[in-house]
Amino acid sequence: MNILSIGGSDPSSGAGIQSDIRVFSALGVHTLTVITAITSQNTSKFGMVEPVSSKILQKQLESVFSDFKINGVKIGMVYNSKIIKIIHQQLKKLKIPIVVDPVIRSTTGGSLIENNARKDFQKYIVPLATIITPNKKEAELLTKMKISTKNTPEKVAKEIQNMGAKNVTITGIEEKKKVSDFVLEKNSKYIISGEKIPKINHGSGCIHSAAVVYSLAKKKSIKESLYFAKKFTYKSIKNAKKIGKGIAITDIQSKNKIEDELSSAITKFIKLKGIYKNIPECQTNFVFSKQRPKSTKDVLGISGRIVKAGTNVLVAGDLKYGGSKHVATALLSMNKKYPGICSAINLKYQSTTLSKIKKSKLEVSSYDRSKEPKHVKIKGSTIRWGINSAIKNSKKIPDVIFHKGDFGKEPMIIVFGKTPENVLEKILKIKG
Ligand SMILES: Cc1ncc(COP(=O)(O)OP(=O)(O)O)c(N)n1
Ligand SMILES: Cc1ncsc1CCOP(=O)(O)O
Repeated sequence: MNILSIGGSDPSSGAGIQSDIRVFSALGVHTLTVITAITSQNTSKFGMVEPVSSKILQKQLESVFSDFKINGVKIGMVYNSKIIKIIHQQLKKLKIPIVVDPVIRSTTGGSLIENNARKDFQKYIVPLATIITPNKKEAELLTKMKISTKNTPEKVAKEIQNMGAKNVTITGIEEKKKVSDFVLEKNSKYIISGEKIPKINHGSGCIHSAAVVYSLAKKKSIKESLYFAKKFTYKSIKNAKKIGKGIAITDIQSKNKIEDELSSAITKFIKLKGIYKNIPECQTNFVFSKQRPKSTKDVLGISGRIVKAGTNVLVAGDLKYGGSKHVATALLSMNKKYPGICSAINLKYQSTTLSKIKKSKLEVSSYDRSKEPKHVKIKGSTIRWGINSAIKNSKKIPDVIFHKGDFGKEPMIIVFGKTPENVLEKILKIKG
């Protein structure tokens, strides 16, 4: 799927074209870009704007339209009347979703559209919108109406709809603890409410409109797309990072972040020198869970195992949610008590590894399988019981839990960590 983003360049990558590339890439979509203006801005201040010439704007549009099947378009910063008219001309006959994000001022105070271009924006850009996504301030500037008990969000949204936008959402209407988006579709109106995050950030408007166009391009309804975008934006604000000296930049979690991190750690693990010595008879699994996992289905592991072949170590199987039973069950018990712990691996129990663990500064605990109560064995919840006993035996969060086996049961070491990388760091201290 290809989505076209038309907008300004933001060197901080918090907003504009660069932010859209981050969003669409995280969602697994190819981004096409047409740059309307280059801005100098960062997380503290907005500098200058240099709009592109009509010629290069035209050429960029021709380049993308002549080559690609485009599934959706997002229009952000358009800056001046010349740019507005060219975009209108090129897009007016399109039959794909177009999301207009009417950016007027940046959070840091910069002007994203010339004052004398606002009329043309209304005339040429607003009617292109399948949906337009102003925040409260942008809606007020666009309509010259202040939202109040008299000028309700519905009245203001209707005014924008009368300018030609098919659907309108006015985002960020603050109440006490909530922040609501008012939505006016062709034949319906509703409110999408969410929790307020007391955090000023750079780029949330851009992320919201990008998430809307992604979802519409996937043929979801307006309502579904707005709910998806609200959740996606909320997460990105919650994860916002103070990367520069000023306000935080919204952070997008890749759809495949869990897969990427676990797969990269497994690749590093099997290349560790002499690691074959740490693979037990029952072989190894390496797992990484979603936040707050409820069952092994929320835990990514190898459907198969990491196996020893002579002195080589190979991955036999694919990564799958629910792919691990034993290690995932151990992780679930650990995560229930310590929700930050989301990754684990099982290693061979041997005295050399145990003495390395004891010498390292890692926190280690154990359980005795022979002390397992009969009713636990019957219920088949040995691992849960064992991990919980080891947790109880330890004052701190255990990095490592081991047991010395039982009749017919291989002894085992399990290393826990926040992430697969964190588990790897611990393995480096004890391997061999
Ligand atoms: C180049 C560019 N485009 C858009 C914006 C506005 O982005 P927004 O998400 O509304 O975020 P803030 O600027 O308010 O943080 C921009 N700043 N630059
Ligand atoms: C730790 C352990 N105990 C029995 S088999 C095994 C290895 C991994 O099992 P799974 O693939 O179910 O996590």
